[in-house]
Amino acid sequence: MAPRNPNSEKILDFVVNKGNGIKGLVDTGIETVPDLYILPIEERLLPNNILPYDSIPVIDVSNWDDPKVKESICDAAGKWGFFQIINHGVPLHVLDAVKEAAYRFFGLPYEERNKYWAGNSPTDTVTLKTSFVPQAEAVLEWKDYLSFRCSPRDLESFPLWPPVCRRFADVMGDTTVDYRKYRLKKNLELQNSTHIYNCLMTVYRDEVVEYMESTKSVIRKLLEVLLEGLKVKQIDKAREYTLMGSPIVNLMYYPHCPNPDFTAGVRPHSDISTLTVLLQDDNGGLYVRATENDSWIHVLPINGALVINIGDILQIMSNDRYKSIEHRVVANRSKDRVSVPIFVNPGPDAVFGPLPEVLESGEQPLYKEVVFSDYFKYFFSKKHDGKKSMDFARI
Ligand SMILES: COc1cc(/C=C/C(=O)SCCNC(=O)CCNC(=O)[C@H](O)C(C)(C)COP(=O)(O)OP(=O)(O)OC[C@H]2O[C@@H](n3cnc4c(N)ncnc43)[C@H](O)[C@@H]2OP(=O)(O)O)ccc1O
Ligand SMILES: O=C(O)CCC(=O)C(=O)O
Ligand SMILES: [Fe+2]
Repeated sequence: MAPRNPNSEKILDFVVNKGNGIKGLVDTGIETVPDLYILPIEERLLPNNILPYDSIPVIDVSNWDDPKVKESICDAAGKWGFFQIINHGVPLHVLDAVKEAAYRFFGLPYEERNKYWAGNSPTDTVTLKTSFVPQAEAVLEWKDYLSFRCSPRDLESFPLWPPVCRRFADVMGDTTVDYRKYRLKKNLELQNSTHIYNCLMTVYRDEVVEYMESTKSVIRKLLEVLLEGLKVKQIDKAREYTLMGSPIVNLMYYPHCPNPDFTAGVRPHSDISTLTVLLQDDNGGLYVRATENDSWIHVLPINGALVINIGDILQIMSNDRYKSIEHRVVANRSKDRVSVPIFVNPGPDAVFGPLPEVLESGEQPLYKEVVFSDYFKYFFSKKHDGKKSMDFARI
């Protein structure tokens, strides 16, 4: 990596080493995007490369047993790698609560956020980070995120997860207030007010766990349908561990950006999960690679919908029948964006490769068997780099 200029070094120190995150930098009132965040032109998402009339499929899953629903899911997984589901049964209030929890966490003062900064956190299961792998990135990503490991064993560390006051409206004696509008108006006062934190210490970890728990049956159903499409009759305990042994829930925060066209919220990448369930807010900004050259499709926010994407692991297990498609995020000029992905990952020591059911008719495997923690470490050893992680498993 080429040496950085002194100003970029200073910003890197503030954002990464001191743990202020990009949120801290935006709070200083910057009016332009610093060099450290400016992408070379060839890496930017240009308006000409966006396909304005295309969209990923939207599937109504109110009846999971309907063969047409199953077919739509498997078709979308093979053709698009991305789709949205509606009528999935996860209550709207659970979705809204976890998004609000993300806004609340990132609205905390530096001292409170910094308690969970990687290296400071009281538990390995919760870490606050910025960008992706800052030490390997010449240009950083415009995002901070609080990451929760959510396997059943990880949930034992629940008491160490961050407390934050939950219902500002109650504290202020107004239960009808819209939290987000309220937050914008009151942001400064709230940040300076330790009184409020002391007033009502409930826990926002509740929202993360509730979201994870309410979504579990949707994840299970999706995996059953997708594996049935690969001729797998039943998901036994061992397969369950390989498919969904160590989920990770992230609260992603993309603060408003003076010029989002110059920088990346998240660079083009594919997820390494089996699948990812993503809840986004209504600001938009997620783009999925289309089949045509360098074209991208915007994922339109739909209230109450969950965005589902196939990850590398399921592409590998299906021997390329299902596709793990590249996607990227662009921040917003005036609004802070949040999203909440659940990365449905194999257990760390699970070994995965193309499924025997897929290869039974003599098809050649395109991938070797890999241990998930090795794949994960490889993914986190370099910047987001399109679909390069899959080379780790390719024969
Ligand atoms: C974009 O697409 C994505 C993204 C992601 C993930 C996004 C994130 O934001 S994660 C960022 C925050 N977390 C981390 O950076 C740490 C992640 N590291 C790990 O999960 C693990 O360290 C590992 C890479 C999987 C390797 O684990 P291992 O080799 O077993 O060794 P240790 O790290 O020393 O583990 C100690 C101990 O804990 C157990 N353990 C580790 N990880 C997990 C886990 N994820 N779930 C449950 N348990 C875990 C480990 O087994 C050890 O236990 P022992 O009993 O053996 O001591 C994701 C997906 C995308 O698509
Ligand atoms: O924030 C989003 O919409 C997507 C984030 C994402 O792709 C990721 O974290 O892997
Ligand atoms: Fe992703």
